[in-house]
Amino acid sequence: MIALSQATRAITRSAVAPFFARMPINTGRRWMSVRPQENSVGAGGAAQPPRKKVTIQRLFTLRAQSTPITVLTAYDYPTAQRTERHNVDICLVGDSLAQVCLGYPSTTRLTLSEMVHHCKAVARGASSPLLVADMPFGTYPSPEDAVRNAVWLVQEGRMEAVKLEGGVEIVPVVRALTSLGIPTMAHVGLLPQRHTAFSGYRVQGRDANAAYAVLADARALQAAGAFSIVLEAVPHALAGYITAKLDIPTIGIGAGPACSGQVLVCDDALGTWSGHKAKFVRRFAQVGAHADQGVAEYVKAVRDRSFPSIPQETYEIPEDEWNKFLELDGEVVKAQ
Ligand SMILES: Nc1nc(=O)c2c([nH]1)NC[C@@H]1CN(c3ccc(C(=O)N[C@@H](CCC(=O)O)C(=O)O)cc3)CN21
Ligand SMILES: CC(C)C(=O)C(=O)O
Repeated sequence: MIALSQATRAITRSAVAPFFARMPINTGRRWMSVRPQENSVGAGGAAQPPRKKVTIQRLFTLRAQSTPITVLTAYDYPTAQRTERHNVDICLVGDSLAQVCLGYPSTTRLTLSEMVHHCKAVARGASSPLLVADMPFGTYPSPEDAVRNAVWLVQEGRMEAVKLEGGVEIVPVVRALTSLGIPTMAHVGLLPQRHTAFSGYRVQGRDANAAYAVLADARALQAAGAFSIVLEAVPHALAGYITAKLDIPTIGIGAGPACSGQVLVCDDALGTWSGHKAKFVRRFAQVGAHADQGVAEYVKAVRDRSFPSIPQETYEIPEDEWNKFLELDGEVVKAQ
């Protein structure tokens, strides 16, 4: 392999995660040749050079260089295009899709076929970021089921890696996936798919034993071959400690700045989600308020007949054609 980072070397040498050494690491710039326009035009309309494909090896290099890894969710084609244009490293089709895009009360309601449908749209919009999909609740009860369902996300959904919530108890599942070459991201700490069992969405690892359990989960998942691990809603000191102790990149959400990277739900970051706002959310734009204003103005303009305007927003027919048309329908055409 070419130019391996320290971290990657540590992992490829390790007997517990040998699949990295055999992974096809450069899948190339798919589709760039057929649609350079859409993906190489920046937000301001300026042409940008085509992006290089983000590989797992690249994530390890970013970690080794202490360059934060950027992860953003996307559930549709236009959002995926945005992750492509803005050099997002990982585009995550998170199961938060259930709540922020499909209106379910929790992620446990999302089905695999719904997830696959959105994965396909995302894969059409982004090819350079690493494409990761959440395995929905209930789709990884055993290694066999997990492999079958992950293969569906890869083959039908066009995803490159999967993410699973859980700790030591899902080690056999993660081992099965990774040993077959399905890159797997782990997710520990607050596990939204288990909110009912946990009686809500609560910060995890706040006492010594609970913190130690999160560390043990993270270590076990790394040993099972996970290429990265999401740390959700854990004290920032614990996230920093885990990040320092692991060889794989950690991606934090409500886990502080010491993680190897950060993830947010796109609708939280852009302000299109009007539901609950967790403490860890920062709104980088107010798209929802802007969109509401736009809808209100459209409705008003239709009702007061200021939209559409004939000179600006309609089409003309030549006058002689119009007269012929009237004759065809038996109307008397006035002499010119
Ligand atoms: N819009 C959105 N953003 C998300 O980050 C997200 C979803 N939806 N849906 C799926 C899960 C659910 N997530 C959640 C949901 C609620 C909290 C929350 O309310 N946390 C409390 C912690 C309170 C405590 O224990 O002290 C908070 O106030 O931050 C956190 C993550 C993360 N995911
Ligand atoms: C916020 C991320 C980590 C997630 O799991 C989701 O989008 O569901």
